[in-house]
Amino acid sequence: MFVSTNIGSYLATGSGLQTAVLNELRRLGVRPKKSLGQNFLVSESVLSDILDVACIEAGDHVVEIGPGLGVLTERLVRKGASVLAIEKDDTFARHLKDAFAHVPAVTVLHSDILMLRSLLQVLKTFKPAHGAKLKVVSNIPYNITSDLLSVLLPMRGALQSIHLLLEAGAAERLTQAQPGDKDYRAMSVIVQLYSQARTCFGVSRSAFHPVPGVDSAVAEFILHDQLDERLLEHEAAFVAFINGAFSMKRKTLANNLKRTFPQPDIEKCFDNSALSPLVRAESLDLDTFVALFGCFQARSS
Ligand SMILES: C[S@@+](CC[C@H](N)C(=O)[O-])C[C@H]1O[C@@H](n2cnc3c(N)ncnc32)[C@H](O)[C@@H]1O
Repeated sequence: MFVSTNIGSYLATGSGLQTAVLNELRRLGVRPKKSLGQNFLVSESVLSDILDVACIEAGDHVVEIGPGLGVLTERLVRKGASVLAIEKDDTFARHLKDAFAHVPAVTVLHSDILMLRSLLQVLKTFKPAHGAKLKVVSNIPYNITSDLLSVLLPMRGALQSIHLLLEAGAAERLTQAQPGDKDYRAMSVIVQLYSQARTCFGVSRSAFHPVPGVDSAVAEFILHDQLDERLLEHEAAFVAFINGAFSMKRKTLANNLKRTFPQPDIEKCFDNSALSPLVRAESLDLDTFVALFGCFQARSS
């Protein structure tokens, strides 16, 4: 047994994961923090299903955000993966460093993933020598979902895929919303820009301790190798354009764009794309946004 924690010894004895998690929390003297979204997985079958959908195999390099007690971390290592485990909580980061101290396949980074300015650099250092891209597999706090995806999705050079346990509604919104749906928003367009997304399976709230108020789902984002070539060199500007287009839900697209573009450009570009002046961002697909953005770019250069 390479892990010296009670979670590890649970694997040896075959007692319940829920009991092992509760015992470990008691041993560490911690109460789960709501502010850090600390709901721990206590379902062996969900852990195993996550490894399956993420196609984890020996030699994979996996980034795990919010490893907590290290339950998923340990399953990843048992599959033969190397894991970069990034944990914000002081107690858990210390616990993970102790628990995996003699496991060379695990690197623990005590950090807030959203404050890590050098994340891309860290990921590049962790990348395997043969150059294969990294997989992200994580049970994250629900409240960082959008911020985290905004950071990870553009990292196609470093990342191959992202599998996240999310609040079920958010997973559905992010992976399934299409133009015209009430849940279609800026993040839906950004997800489509960068990835092929789907909801893999639902997870009952009873699979966690403490039990959260909502069910969860595992969402998958397979990152595109290439960005649409019309956006090369303009990636950040396009994302800002999309956020601007959706900024005021009640306003028309033209009104939302007014703050950034001169009225004649708006009229000309809407005309070029055969768009009504009253159209709303919620009804346009990615391709139309790319064409519209291209027109604004051409007129401003
Ligand atoms: C939902 S719990 C998951 C714990 C563990 N992975 C599991 O499945 O049992 C979320 C974890 O993310 C950590 N966390 C919260 N915000 C974070 C952040 N900004 N950066 C890194 N870790 C964070 C929490 O401390 C907690 O360990």
